[in-house]
Amino acid sequence: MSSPSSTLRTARHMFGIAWHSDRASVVVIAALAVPQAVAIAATGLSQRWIVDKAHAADGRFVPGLVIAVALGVIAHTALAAGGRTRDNYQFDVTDRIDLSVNREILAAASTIPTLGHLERAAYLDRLALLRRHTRSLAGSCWALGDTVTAVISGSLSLWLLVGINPLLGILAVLALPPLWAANRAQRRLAEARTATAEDQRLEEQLHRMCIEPDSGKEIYVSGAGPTLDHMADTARLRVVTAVLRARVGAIGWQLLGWLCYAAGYTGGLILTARMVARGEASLGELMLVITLGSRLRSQVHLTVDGISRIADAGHVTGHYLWLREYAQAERSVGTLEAPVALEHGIELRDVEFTYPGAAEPVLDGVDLTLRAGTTVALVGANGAGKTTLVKLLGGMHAPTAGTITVDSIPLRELDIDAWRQQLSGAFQDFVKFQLPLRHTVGIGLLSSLDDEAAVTRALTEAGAMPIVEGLPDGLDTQLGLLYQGHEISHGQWQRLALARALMRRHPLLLVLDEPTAALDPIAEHELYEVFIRQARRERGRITLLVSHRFSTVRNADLIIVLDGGRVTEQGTHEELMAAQGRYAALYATQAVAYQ
Ligand SMILES: Nc1ncnc2c1ncn2[C@@H]1O[C@H](COP(=O)(O)OP(=O)(O)OP(=O)(O)O)[C@@H](O)[C@H]1O
Repeated sequence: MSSPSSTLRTARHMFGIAWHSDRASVVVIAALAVPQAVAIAATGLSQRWIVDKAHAADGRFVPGLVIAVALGVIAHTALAAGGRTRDNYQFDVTDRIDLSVNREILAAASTIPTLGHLERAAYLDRLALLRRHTRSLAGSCWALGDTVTAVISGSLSLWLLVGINPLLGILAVLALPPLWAANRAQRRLAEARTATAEDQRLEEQLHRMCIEPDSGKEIYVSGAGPTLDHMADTARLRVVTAVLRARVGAIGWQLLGWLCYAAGYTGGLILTARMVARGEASLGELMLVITLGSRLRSQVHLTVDGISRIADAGHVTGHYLWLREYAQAERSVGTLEAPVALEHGIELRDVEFTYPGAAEPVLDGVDLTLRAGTTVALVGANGAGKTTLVKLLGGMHAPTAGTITVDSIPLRELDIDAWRQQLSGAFQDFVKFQLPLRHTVGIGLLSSLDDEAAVTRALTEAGAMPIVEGLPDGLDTQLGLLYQGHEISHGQWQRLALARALMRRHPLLLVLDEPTAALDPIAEHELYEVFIRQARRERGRITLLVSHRFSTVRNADLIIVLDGGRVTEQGTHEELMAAQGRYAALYATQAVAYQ
């Protein structure tokens, strides 16, 4: 839950979005709030005057009666038609604010240069809660306005009631328990939602896995569907139970609050009826107490509702501000331009890295020199830290100790966006962009998205032209089944991912992190040979290959063996074979297997 001042700040920000998107609608909403604020009091007054004037007229025509009736008609129209019109406008503008807020969230989340917010469960929970409740954030500016309108409306009613008997002012005090109860209910509900955020994500993900083609296949074969479904249902049940418990508890407290008010209202009616009997109040005044006393309940309800919506928005505001502040804090402080071509290379000195929240470092004491114009191969068992090292080189995480320098400039001093624009990479967990083929590949370099020559060159280098030739509409073939496109094999998708990585013509660092795992060893070997030859031609770049197949990387200029986050061996294939260490042993084992 955020502080009232930050909730106010967010509400002001939302109002700013509304104002910029549709001023006319905002003016209509604000203008209609004024008659809404006075309409209930006017209805009460009109009824009081109608009863008193009709009583006094004794069958004669009294002009005051006409005025009282006219006031009642106007007030009723303002309340019914005005309210509906205002709701419709608010709904429409809230939709637009919601869209802007969603865009802001996506922009903030996607421009954070590091990966922490996408890898830590606590951060993912906050993002999921934020995405799910943007509407209450968007509506926070109206919630404030609605609350102020309800408070003015309620105060006018109270003023009229107190004018009849000051004791009726107690009704305002009795309206406080329902207010308190609603606030408490909202808090408990928000706590229940936060406590079960991980279960909500789990349930969504398990159900999504069951209906997505990639995961669905494995689930179908293993017969794990019912078990996963059961796990999802159990997670859902935990969420529903926690929320229901919070709601039931809230209803109990709210009921108690409303009972207090109902007792006060009944007391107020008895008090006024006795005053009428004693001649201390008119029948019209009794009418006013009946009308406004019962309406005061709904006015308090509207105030409570407004406050609940503000409290709800306040809770989401906490996540919203966190994301903005986190994005700000994680923003790269580096300002230096990345070099156009590498002169010396990239150096890692005593680099250590521990994932946030983890107890042990994943990389420890890593000392490496990746010379410009060379091909470097990174090998090691699963979990050795290869991908983590790649992430550090891409600036997706900062080392927890030690330094990485690019041509002697510390990586953290480089403008991270400029650095990323000089990188290119293909990874084992590639994305299947279900787009027309030319865009599936062209997206690797947005400035050349529609450059047919560039796309064709990248496809040729990745050995993917046969895929294009086999498709009905060539480069324009829509890929994937999501949009009734043409499905291709996993290995073919991977070739396209590789072509995407090759869209950038002269990257300073080309990372190929097992992007060929779905290809057969001969195809992988051929491709890596192409990359190694290319890398030797271009002096200003480094090509970093990650692979488990030692035979494919043997021609690299430098082979680095990572073991448990430490560099245990490094050198050329010949040097490492001569050293007769772990590399030589593993190479020999794989070579025998291939023979
Ligand atoms: N996002 C993360 N948060 C916390 N720990 C992580 C994260 N990613 C990886 N790790 C830890 O870091 C270790 C190294 O992982 P990494 O992915 O770098 O290994 P790798 O050598 O690339 O493995 P593989 O060959 O299986 O791809 C893993 O054992 C894992 O425990």
